[in-house]
Amino acid sequence: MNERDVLITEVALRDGSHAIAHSYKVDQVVRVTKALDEANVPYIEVSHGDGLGGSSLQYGLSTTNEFELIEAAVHTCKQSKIAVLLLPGIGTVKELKVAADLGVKMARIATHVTEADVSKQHISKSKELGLETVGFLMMSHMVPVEKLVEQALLMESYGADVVYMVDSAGAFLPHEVKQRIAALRQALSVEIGFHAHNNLSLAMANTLVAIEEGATRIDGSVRCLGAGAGNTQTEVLVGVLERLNIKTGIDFYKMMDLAEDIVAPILHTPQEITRGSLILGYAGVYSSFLLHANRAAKKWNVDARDILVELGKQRVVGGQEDMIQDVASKIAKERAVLLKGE
Ligand SMILES: C[C@H](O)CC(=O)C(=O)O
Ligand SMILES: [Mn+2]
Repeated sequence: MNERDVLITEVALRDGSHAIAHSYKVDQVVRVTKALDEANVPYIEVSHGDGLGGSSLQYGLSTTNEFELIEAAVHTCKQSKIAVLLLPGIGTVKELKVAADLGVKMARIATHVTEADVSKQHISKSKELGLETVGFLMMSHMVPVEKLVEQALLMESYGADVVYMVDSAGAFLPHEVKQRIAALRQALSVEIGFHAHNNLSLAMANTLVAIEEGATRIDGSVRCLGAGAGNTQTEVLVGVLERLNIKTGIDFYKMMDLAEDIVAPILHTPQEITRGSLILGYAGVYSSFLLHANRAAKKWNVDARDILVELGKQRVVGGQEDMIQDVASKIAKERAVLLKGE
């Protein structure tokens, strides 16, 4: 069952960390990894939601040290490869080396879509450590096609084996994905990947378009356990691709069973497109900002949607989480001034 047209990376144990406030425990990771391994999922990403080294007051403290989770996942797998995410500046080459020593096989080096140059050192180090290396261009919706291609070519030139277009905000429309993946396919020699978020309910449609245009690496999160409204739902994607005769090598029934029996109980609330996640996609805001915005809304007694729309207007990007509190307090103060004037 190892013939695969598309290689899926399951991201619930990394992107999903945002949705459950980085509270993964070893026994949860072992149960999910074991089931994914038995379902023959090729890659499973395990890290803090913001990648290696993400555990902090700014991004959210992890309940369990991510290296304990990674080690447990590596030891659980018989065939799946464990991947990690690293954002240069949050994680360092030191953490990358620890991950490689623990038996991780793939590193995904993520930068904002205009900052691919920042990935050079980490991509080189990852290759040197013998890891399959992915360049991960976040918030790709924020730039025109030409810029995206330019940045992807940089990552390819640094030695990335795969370059991903990442729809961090779940803001892309299908025709935009089509145009961009086609342009990437034409310009690059390496494989192209696509990572979606379902904030506008377009993750599946966008993923299918990406595959049609030549993307061969696709991310999914089982039960949509990812930031915002989650990612392309892996078990659904496996079924849809089977109907399309596109081979993933993944056991469809096993995926359905693990989604229902193992992953659903981990969710704090079922993943759905709430008004908060819908606004993320609409305003083009980083999906992992949702929990932070909800908390700030509560603290300042303002509408989380107003915060997210303002963050979208200000084109705030990952790493600027401190802006969320600033924006919320500004909205609260403006409202107080208005009320006083009435
Ligand atoms: C650090 C981010 O959560 C990476 C990601 O999954 C995205 O940009 O989307
Ligand atoms: Mn994501």
